[in-house]
Amino acid sequence: MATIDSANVKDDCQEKNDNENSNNKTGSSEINVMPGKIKKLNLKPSASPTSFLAKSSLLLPSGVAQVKQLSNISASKSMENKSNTMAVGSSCSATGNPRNKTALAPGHSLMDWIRLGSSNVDLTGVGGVHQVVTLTELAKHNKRNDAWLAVRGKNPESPKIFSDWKQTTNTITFIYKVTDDKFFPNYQLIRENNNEFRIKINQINGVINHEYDLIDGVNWPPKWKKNYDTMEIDFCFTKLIGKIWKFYGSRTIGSQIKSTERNYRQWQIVCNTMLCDNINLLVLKSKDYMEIMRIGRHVEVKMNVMGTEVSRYYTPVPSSIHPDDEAPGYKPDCLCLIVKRYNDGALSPSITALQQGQYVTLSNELGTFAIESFDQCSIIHLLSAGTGLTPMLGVIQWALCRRNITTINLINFNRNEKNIFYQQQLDKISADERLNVVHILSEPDDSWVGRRGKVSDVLLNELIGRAIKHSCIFTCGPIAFMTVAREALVKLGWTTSQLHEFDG
Ligand SMILES: Cc1cc2nc3c(=O)[nH]c(=O)nc-3n(C[C@H](O)[C@H](O)[C@H](O)COP(=O)(O)OP(=O)(O)OC[C@H]3O[C@@H](n4cnc5c(N)ncnc54)[C@H](O)[C@@H]3O)c2cc1C
Repeated sequence: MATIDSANVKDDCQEKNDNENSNNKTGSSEINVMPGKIKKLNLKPSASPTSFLAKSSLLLPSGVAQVKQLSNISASKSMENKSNTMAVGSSCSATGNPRNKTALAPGHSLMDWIRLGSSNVDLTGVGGVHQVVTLTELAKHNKRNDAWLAVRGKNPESPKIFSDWKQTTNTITFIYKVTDDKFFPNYQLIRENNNEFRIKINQINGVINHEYDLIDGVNWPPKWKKNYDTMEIDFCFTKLIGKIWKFYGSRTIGSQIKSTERNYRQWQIVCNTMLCDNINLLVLKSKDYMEIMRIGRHVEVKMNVMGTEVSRYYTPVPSSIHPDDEAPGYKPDCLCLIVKRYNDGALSPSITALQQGQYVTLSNELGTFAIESFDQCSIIHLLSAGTGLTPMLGVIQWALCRRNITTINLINFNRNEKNIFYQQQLDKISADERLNVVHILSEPDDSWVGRRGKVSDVLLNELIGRAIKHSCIFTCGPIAFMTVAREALVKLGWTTSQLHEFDG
């Protein structure tokens, strides 16, 4: 019986040149893994990739593979008979390519594989349970009715992730880059111990897992850096012992179907600071875990309030929008939330009262907003009211990193001076002449010299004007504010594809 499955590969990095100063680079790999149930192929560290090539046609350059397993599974007879006769031996390429290909038996086509794939038969043969498969093990399954294949291939639905690594005496950095997709994935890092950690890459179509087993220990958490222009993210670990490694160790690659289930973790309060009258900045951290969330996404926060579980959504904000003003106590594995306290609210009074060391439950990243959908826009208007500024902070940070963006126009509405938060930070980053910030207060003190008023047709006509190409507008605030803004902007000719409303 033939079955097809996605692959997991344990790839062993190649030996590194012992040149300390060069940030050596080898062992890069490009992976392309089909979402689906998982098998693992474990390439033993002892052999070099080229020795595998000589021994086995199953070898995958740079240690990357997809596994096809042909095994004994109980399936419907008709399907079994059909698939038994589908694969009929293999042949070397006429061009001398050592990769063998398996021809389909006469009378069978790709459609048979597709039908088989969607037949609900357990094609993995192991019920989709993860399994490490060594090359030796793989080689044993070479019978007509028990054949496993490692297949190098490309799944067009899954964007390619390029990964690389480099080192100095004291650090080791793992670099990830999406090469054929404009959407940044969400990255989750889970630490097992000093040597072992996992990077989970959550893409639109599926999840890729990289499990690292390093040859030596590293400190947690790694520093990380995102580059929105190159679509790269770096995770830089400091080594426990500062010396050049011959290689980093080994890595197992797997994939899984994207789950819509929410995962919850306990997060500890690192710091809770009042930003203004009724708004707090919370810095939180979870043990052996970090998640690099995407702009404009939110989390669900759950707390037990007087015996009842209450949950609300909050939007993680960057740890700083100006390098001088990093959130207090922030480390790279932390998450920052800005929460407004409503005295009659069910949850916000409890969250804003949390003390350092106390715990709160947070979900993983939620939402579908993709900032990259607006990457053709060179002019960005941001309309925020109150804590509606929270999603805008990430957008501003993203926009300032993008060279094609010429104008970022933030119009920030509040009741009075006491309600404005991040004013100094915004002033500092306004040194970049592309960013223009206007604070508008509806009930200011007499001393306020800035603009006064509420969102209206007249105001938006003056500050934003009529719709133009390659421009977009993001809005976030209370419902009444959003309604007035939407109606005014539609009157000014802005289309729905140019407008995005954040919930908040
Ligand atoms: C996707 C999403 C992201 C969000 N991100 C943030 C964030 O980053 N920071 C943040 O502080 N809040 C955010 N919110 C709002 C947050 O989820 C809660 O609604 C808010 O904290 C109030 O919760 P509560 O339980 O204290 O009040 P509730 O018990 O829900 O409401 C009590 C009273 O508070 C007032 N109130 C509640 N919410 C608002 C509001 N938005 N505007 C005006 N008055 C209100 C009303 O008077 C209401 O009667 C977000 C909401 C969504 C849907």
